[in-house]
Amino acid sequence: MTIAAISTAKSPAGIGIVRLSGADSIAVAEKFFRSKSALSDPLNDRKLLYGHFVVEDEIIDEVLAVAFRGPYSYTGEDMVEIQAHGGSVGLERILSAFIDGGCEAAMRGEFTKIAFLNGKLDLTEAEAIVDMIEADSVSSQRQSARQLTGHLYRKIEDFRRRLKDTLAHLVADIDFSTEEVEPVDTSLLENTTEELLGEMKALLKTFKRGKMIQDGIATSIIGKPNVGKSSFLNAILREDKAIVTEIPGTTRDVLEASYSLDGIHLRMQDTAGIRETEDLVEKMGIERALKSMDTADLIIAIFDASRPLDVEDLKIIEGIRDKRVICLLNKQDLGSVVTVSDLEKYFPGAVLETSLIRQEGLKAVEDLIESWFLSGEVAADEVQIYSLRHKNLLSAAIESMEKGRDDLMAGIGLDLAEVYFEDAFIKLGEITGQTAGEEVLDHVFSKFCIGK
Ligand SMILES: Nc1nc2c(c(=O)[nH]1)N(C=O)[C@@H](CNc1ccc(C(=O)N[C@@H](CCC(=O)O)C(=O)O)cc1)CN2
Ligand SMILES: Nc1nc2c(ncn2[C@@H]2O[C@H](COP(=O)(O)OP(=O)(O)OP(=O)(O)O)[C@@H](O)[C@H]2O)c(=O)[nH]1
Ligand SMILES: [Mg+2]
Repeated sequence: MTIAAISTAKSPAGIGIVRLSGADSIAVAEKFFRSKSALSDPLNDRKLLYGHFVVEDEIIDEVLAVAFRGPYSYTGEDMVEIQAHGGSVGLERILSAFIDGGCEAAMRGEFTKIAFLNGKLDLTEAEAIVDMIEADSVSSQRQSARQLTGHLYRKIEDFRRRLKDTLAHLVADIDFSTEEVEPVDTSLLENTTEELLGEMKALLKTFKRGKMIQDGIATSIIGKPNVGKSSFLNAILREDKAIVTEIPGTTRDVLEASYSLDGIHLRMQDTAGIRETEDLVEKMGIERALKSMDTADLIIAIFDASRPLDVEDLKIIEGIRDKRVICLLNKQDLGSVVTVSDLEKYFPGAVLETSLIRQEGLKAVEDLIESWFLSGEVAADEVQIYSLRHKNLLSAAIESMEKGRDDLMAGIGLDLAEVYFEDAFIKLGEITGQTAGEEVLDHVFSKFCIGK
């Protein structure tokens, strides 16, 4: 079967690409591509040829075409690309010609699925392609580019190789122990298992940060009414986004805005001021504020430094003590009665003074966020995970390893330990796709777009 799809966006664009993959790719493309030198000439393999795409004597477009003979192609099969002008109508006409010429319309992710099945890439690399396409910040694009080039794959493969070694020793010991009465010394196995477990746990730990880079940092701006929350949002966005008035209770609904700080994506939520109120609408707004606060990765808690902290401020502080919080003592221009040290006891190193009406103190806020979330840009050789699928499988592998290790240490059931280690091995293989069943593949590739 030969498949065909438009691989570029269906909107006005300089160039658009239609791709074919499968044994008939070159023959089908030849029916429509007219050029000085034939696409089917093996000497033209992977060479960009100039010509015209012609259907029933009508020139559809002036195009470039290239043939990749398998296995040296993206999918590993024979492939052809027609590089035409962008815009949907022309590309659709080229695609219909291929369908009429005997090709099947490709399904979501089908090119990449074929590439995976032909061993061109593993599952983590394939998944990284979708993430790369969807990346909305430099750091998330960088993270997927690293996974796309095999960083995670190599790490998991290393784990699998070591686990396989452990298994081999274990099996040897099991055989041995049936002949001997003496118990087998498993201390060496215990050591290597412990070491591997440590590395697996370290990788698991990178998930939180990796996911934050991938999805952005959910940032919730909270505080009593009128302290300057909306002023903060506007100041940091450098845009008059939220309504600011001197009336307490101005913001009712949650207002969302995105902000990119040196390549990291902050998803900011300005919320209603928190206080006791009888006003129904305001009450609902406050409920939303509390929810935003609960789900946030980062909280910007704002206080009016020109007035003493009151019970409501303290209630807010109580509610966020175990979270990642940056406190702003705002309205410094009015003179301050609350000091940094008053709040430092709750949030050490995280209290800053601002005068948002004068745009003062913003830089320090940005610097602190950067130092928390960007500190030591991931080292070039450090691998991190960001996908929930990988995290769940890695956790499951670790759990099995721990059970196996416990059995080893207890000196009981070497064969039980073997079963657990085998299970961990399979879980790791599901990450890279070596031991992934059809449902896993369907799930992964259904997230792709057509033509990828
Ligand atoms: N025009 C175009 N641009 C594109 C793609 C494409 O398919 N077409 N890609 C599609 O996603 C990405 C590039 N990825 C690719 C990955 C592998 C091969 C390939 O031909 N691999 C062969 C030969 C490798 C080599 O020459 O060393 C192979 O793996 O055997 C091509 C593109 C991004 N840009
Ligand atoms: N003097 C002074 N006034 C400020 C400062 N920051 C904000 N304000 C003023 O305080 C008032 C309330 O500001 P907002 O940004 O609307 O406060 P808020 O926290 O969003 O208030 P609600 O939406 O009602 O909860 C406005 O009149 C602002 O101009 C500041 O640093 N100094
Ligand atoms: Mg507001």
